[in-house]
Amino acid sequence: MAPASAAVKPAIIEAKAVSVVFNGSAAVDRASVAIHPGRITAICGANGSGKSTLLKCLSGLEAPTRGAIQLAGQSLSGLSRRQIARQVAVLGQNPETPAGLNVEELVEQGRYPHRPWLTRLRGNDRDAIERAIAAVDLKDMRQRQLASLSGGERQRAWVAMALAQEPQILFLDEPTSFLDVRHQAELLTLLRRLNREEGLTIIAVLHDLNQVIEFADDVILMKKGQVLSTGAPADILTPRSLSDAFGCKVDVIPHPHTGRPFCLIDWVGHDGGSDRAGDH
Ligand SMILES: Nc1ncnc2c1ncn2[C@@H]1O[C@H](COP(=O)(O)OP(=O)(O)OP(=O)(O)O)[C@@H](O)[C@H]1O
Repeated sequence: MAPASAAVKPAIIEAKAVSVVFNGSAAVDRASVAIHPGRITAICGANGSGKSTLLKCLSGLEAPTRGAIQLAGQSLSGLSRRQIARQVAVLGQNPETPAGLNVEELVEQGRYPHRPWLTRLRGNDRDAIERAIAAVDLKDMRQRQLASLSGGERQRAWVAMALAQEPQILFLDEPTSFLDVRHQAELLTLLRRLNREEGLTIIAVLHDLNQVIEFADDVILMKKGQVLSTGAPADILTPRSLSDAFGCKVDVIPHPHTGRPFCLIDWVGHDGGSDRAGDH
């Protein structure tokens, strides 16, 4: 978590009354959010609540039907993709693996916003690529074809590509979804280190509420396209708001080691209180 003394700086991304309408239905409904630089923001909510669509809007991948978004004081709609990509990297959900590329060639793609067209990689490009590959621990696999990697290894290659872009702001949509527990912890630790040491602003869609509590400084909780609440995880992820957002009972208890909130799904409330031991 951010030190209590850390002053919150003015927003680097500000969305005002943003709506995205698909076939007459609002995937995002009048959402107003502010993303503060140097912080980690998690977007949470039930399936279909509009998290990915909001993330795409904030990162410039999806133009809102209504409303306005500013990136560092400039209207996002007035910036080219290349201008946005010099500041913003996006790792989407299940990105399509380009055929025939190895890890290093994928990571090189991250340098495109910084390179004039049809030019060779320069020294600073090579340095950024090396740092990114080392950060995700893929040095030994740099020549491997992406198609031959496991889901988790490929996910790390994509993260390296985003890091090679050297963004100020990194968006990630469910970055831990393909990773085993060790690699989930390693990826979140790496991202937090980049945030704390290099000031990288991070916005991530996360489903695991306990990861949100450990990882994020701020939470945007969504329901049916609307922003239900925003604030610090401990203030936002309460049994009442989680029940409202997810439509199920979630207990929040003090974590036995850290004392921070810890979310437990109330299975008893879901199976009518049947005694599992007695089922056998
Ligand atoms: N391109 C699209 N065309 C039509 N409907 C869409 C499109 N993209 C999203 N939607 C709809 O908008 C709503 C919100 O989708 P979104 O992917 O933003 O939700 P989400 O909260 O990220 O869901 P999940 O947790 O399942 O990934 C859903 O009902 C979805 O079906």
